[in-house]
Formats: sequence, C-alpha cells, structure tokens
Amino acid sequence: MPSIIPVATGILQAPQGRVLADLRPEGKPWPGYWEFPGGKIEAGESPAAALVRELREELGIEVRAASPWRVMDFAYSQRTVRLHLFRVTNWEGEAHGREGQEIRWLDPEDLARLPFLPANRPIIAGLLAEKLPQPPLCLIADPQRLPSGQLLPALTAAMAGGLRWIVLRLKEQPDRTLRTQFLRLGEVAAERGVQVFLNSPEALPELRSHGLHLTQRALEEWGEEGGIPRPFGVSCHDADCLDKAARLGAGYAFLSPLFATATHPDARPLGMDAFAALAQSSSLPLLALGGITPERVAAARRAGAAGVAVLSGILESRDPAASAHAYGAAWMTSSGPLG
Ligand SMILES: Nc1nc2c([nH]c(=O)n2[C@@H]2O[C@H](COP(=O)(O)OP(=O)(O)OP(=O)(O)O)[C@@H](O)[C@H]2O)c(=O)[nH]1
Ligand SMILES: [Mg+2]
Repeated sequence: MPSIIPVATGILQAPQGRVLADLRPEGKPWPGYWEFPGGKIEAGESPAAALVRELREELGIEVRAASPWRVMDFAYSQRTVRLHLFRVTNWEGEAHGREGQEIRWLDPEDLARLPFLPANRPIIAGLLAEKLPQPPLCLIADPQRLPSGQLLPALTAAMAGGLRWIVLRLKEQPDRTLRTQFLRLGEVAAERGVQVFLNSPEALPELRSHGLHLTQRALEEWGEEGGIPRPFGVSCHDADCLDKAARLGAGYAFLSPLFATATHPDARPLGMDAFAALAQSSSLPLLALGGITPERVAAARRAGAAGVAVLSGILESRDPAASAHAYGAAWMTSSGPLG
C-alpha cells in the first residue's frame, strides 16, 4: 500500500473574514489549482513546526499563534495525503507569494467559486458553515401548510424553542392577512436575531429579509455570470445544481430528499451514501432536507450534513417550541464525519 504523505496547511483569516488562498504554480502537481498555503511535513518534523517553516518559505510570515483544526485524508489517484489543517490566528509580516505564486484574500463564498484542489472542498464548506446561524437548523415556512392564522404563532413558538433560521416560501402573492403576519414575523425575527431568507422578495418587498433562497429551477434561470445578491442559498436535488450554486457564490445549499417524505411522495430519496458522496465533493455546506426527524439528525450529520432543514417536523407539530428544541438538541449532541 502506498504510504500517506503528511502535509501541514494553514488557514489565515483576516478580521473581516477573508481567507488567504494561493495558486499552485506551473511545475508542481495540479498547476492552476488553488490551495491553502503549506507543504509536506519532513521526516521527524511535527505538523506545527512544518506549518511555521512552510508559511515562512511560501509567504514570508512568522506564525505567532495557530491551533490544530482538522486532520483529513484524501486519496488522489497517485497518492494519499493527510492534511493537518491549522487555523493561524496571529502572524508577523505581510503575506506575499514568496515563490512567485499568486495569493488572494477572499470571502469564503469566493473560495467556493475557484478551482481548488479536490481535497479542499469540504474545508471550504466548513468555513462557509461557520457563517450559518447556530444551531444550523432551518425551518421552511410554507404558508400553504397551515391555516393562515396559525403560521405566525407556530413560527414564534419555534423561535422560542431556539430556532434561528427561517426560509419563507411564497408560491403566490400573499393576501392581506398573510402580509400582516409576515411583516410581524420580520419584526419578531429581528428582535430575536433570527435570520429570515425569502424565496421571492418581489412578492413581499416590505419585509426586511436577511437573504435570498432560490429553488433549483430559479438557479437554472441565472446565467453563468451570476450577479445574485448575497447572501443566498439554493434548494438542490443533484450535483449539477450544487456545482452551479457554488460557482455563483452561494453560502449554503439544501440537498433533498434525504429520506422519503409525505410532502413529495414521487421524489426518489437520495439515501445516506449518495448524500455523503455529494457532501464530500461540494464546496458548499449542505443542509439535509426531506424526512428529517430529531432521531435522524445524528445520521444526517455523520453523512456530512452541515445542518438540517425541516418543514412539517416543526410547522405541523402540536408543540413547535418543543420540536424546534428537540432538533437543536439533537444537532448539538451529535458530531460530523471529522468528529
Ligand atoms: N499546500 C497544500 N497542499 C495541499 C492542499 N490540499 C491538498 O490536497 N494538498 C496536497 O498536499 C501535497 C503537498 O503540498 P505542496 O505541493 O504544497 O508541498 P510543498 O509545499 O512541500 O512543495 P514541494 O513539492 O515543492 O516540496 C500536494 O500533493 C497537494 O496536492 C492545500 O490546501 N495546501
Ligand atoms: Mg506548498
């Protein structure tokens, strides 16, 4: 069996959240691909010492503080690398491409738009996941699922149960009653620090939403030049949608249906293995959607979900506060594939 090549890499993040990436030069494997600075750990060298040495050689900086973040193995066709990833929190000197390589400071959404070494995609997804509301539990609020007087009470209860993220799904122009409820929802959400994403801002221009949430079909209508206002996320069902969402600068994607649901009885569930494979190969944090119960949260997270999205599990619950709390607690007490 070929041996594993140990590598130390550093994530440098500026106070505004931008992350340093560098372009692999001609003459190295994978020229023209972006990566995080670092390199091979020498025999007898610790990962931390290798990090300090590599960032000195490649960027001309002196690392003053760094903490281990993740250790990940990735099998390329010729060799397997073990990446020891560090978060570099303090350094001296101005980073520059000391070996002539191009470097850029980029928002995590822009990292996801570049061709990165394939091993790095889950790392970028991890950086984007840090920007999601906590717990990363999103309630899809579909007014067609409840009598109109019950929507706001259900959402307010869910917020009291710890919900911090709502996607409002409007399929048609809301009537007066619903409009009033949505505007009130906006106020309550703002008071509680809850992020509201909207699928069609034009249907409700008065609502101050945090961001935009697109369906797969709506994303397909956007050209490759993008221009979608940020932050935004997309409901995807396949790899093509995830790739396009990343190329256009999305901050997250829903991927569904993970399990069979009563809402979409004809849609074939992805299952855990397909979900896990897509999570491995996408630069976006994926929220598992479709048939997620609190009992299934741990399995979704083990498969690489960066969060879960729920509709009936909270909206149609007799006690939305208790249900929201149960999902949040299930998330907090579970862990992902990297521990
Ligand atoms: N530096 C770095 N290497 C990565 C990343 N992701 C990733 O798969 N690798 C792999 O880790 C291996 C070692 O990285 P490297 O090429 O930077 O090694 P190095 O600085 O010691 O350069 P050298 O080839 O001149 O000795 C490469 O095969 C590369 O494909 C990453 O984000 N940063
Ligand atoms: Mg290197």
